[in-house]
Amino acid sequence: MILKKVYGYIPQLPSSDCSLLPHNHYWISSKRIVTPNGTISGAVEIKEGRIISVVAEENWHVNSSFTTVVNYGESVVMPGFIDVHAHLDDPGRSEWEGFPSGTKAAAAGGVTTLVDMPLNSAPSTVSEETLKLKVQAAEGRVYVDVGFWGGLVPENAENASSLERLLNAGVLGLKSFMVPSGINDFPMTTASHIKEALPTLARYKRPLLVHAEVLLDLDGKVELEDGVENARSYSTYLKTRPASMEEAAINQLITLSKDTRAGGSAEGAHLHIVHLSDARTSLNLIKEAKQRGDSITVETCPHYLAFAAEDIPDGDTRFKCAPPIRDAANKEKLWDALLDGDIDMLSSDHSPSVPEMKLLDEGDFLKAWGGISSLQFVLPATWTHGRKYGITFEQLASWWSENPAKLAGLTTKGAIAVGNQADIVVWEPDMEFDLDNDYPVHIKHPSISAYMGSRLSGKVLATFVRGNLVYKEGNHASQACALPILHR
Ligand SMILES: NC(=O)N[C@H]1NC(=O)NC1=O
Ligand SMILES: [Zn+2]
Ligand SMILES: [Zn+2]
Repeated sequence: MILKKVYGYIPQLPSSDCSLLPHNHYWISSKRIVTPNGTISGAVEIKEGRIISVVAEENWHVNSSFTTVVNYGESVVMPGFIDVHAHLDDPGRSEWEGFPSGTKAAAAGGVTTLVDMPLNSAPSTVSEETLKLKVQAAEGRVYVDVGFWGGLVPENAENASSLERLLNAGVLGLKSFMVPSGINDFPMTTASHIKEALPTLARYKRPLLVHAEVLLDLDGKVELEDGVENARSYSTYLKTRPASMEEAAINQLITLSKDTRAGGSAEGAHLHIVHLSDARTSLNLIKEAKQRGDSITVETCPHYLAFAAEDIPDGDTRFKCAPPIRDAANKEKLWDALLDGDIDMLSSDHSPSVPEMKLLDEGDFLKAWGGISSLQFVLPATWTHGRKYGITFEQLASWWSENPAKLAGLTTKGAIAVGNQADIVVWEPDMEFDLDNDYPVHIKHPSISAYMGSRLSGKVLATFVRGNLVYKEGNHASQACALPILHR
């Protein structure tokens, strides 16, 4: 994994509008604080947005009559989740999501930082100029910190100076698609575009995230004679995007990732495969590349760990995404790989649209928008499904905070540790809730989320961003005081 320095803006001091706890200096105490050295009973001291001490109970001596202490009892205090893969669609398609609604949903779900994808907004973030539009749209409108990936598209892949301007302007890294993205101003890249861009990324020490599917000749393999009725079946959609599409893309990528090894022509660059669904051959290819010393990581998403293709009802296009959700045996293998450390991290791939584009009435899996809406639910979804496999709080913190922070180069985030920004989630693992119409959902279009209607455990009680209590039991701070993060 690569490490480098990222500088955000100077933290603002909390005001009563920015924080539901208007104190500059306070302690959070709990019997379960998840730190890089294990889970402790003790307290975290926060001053001006930073963590300034982490103390075990037996060593903690404060005179509480002079000190603000927020005691969370046995609730879990963890580093805030860092979601390196979210589409907030702002500017230009804020009717799909938007910075205010998306970051409120993040805060309500314990996500304290997210890195916004360069596509689904309009225009796509593929140049210095379009990044400026993103930052302008985010300023004063985000409730959690937001960094930005830039898009690698053929136009800038073939033009090193335009790519350098985009990197100099502060994107945390780049993202590209090896299949059509579904967005007109975000064309796909081939392996040769990626090869061309890697030496530039190496010089800037920033990662390339890749949507790893390629088009294959599937003629004769997909039978759609039944027409409309058939398109309502998830298995029809699954046949159009078989695991071999992921496998073929990853085969191409691991040829390129050789260059990232020590002494290689792209040493310092890093390849990151987003939203892996195929837990069979694709996963082995990635594992072997890692063993050979390539700088390569991989993420999967809660929907691949929570759902199985066999269970998706006919016509329920809330579950349509790419790559698709595969069979239950594949899901078990994804869990094995996550638990074994072969999958490095998790992300939401929150990719909403307006409800009309989900075609919920027709239920046509081939025509509906592909994308799962999940941003607010990633913590309880991971926990609810993971606790059956005995996952620990430390594992959750490594998949959702520590490893994502490393990928995005966020050196002062991702752990409850002295010197870090005070980005913290407090949650209750045994508290269950129904995602029904009475539940306060903050994503713009709750009706299109695949999680609505389910019962989950793991309720977020409070979320702190840079020491500001931005969310507490259903309420948000009145002002959006979190910050755009730029690589400086
Ligand atoms: N454009 C876009 O968000 N595509 C995303 N949706 C999805 O399901 N997979 C993707 O890559
Ligand atoms: Zn994708
Ligand atoms: Zn995506």
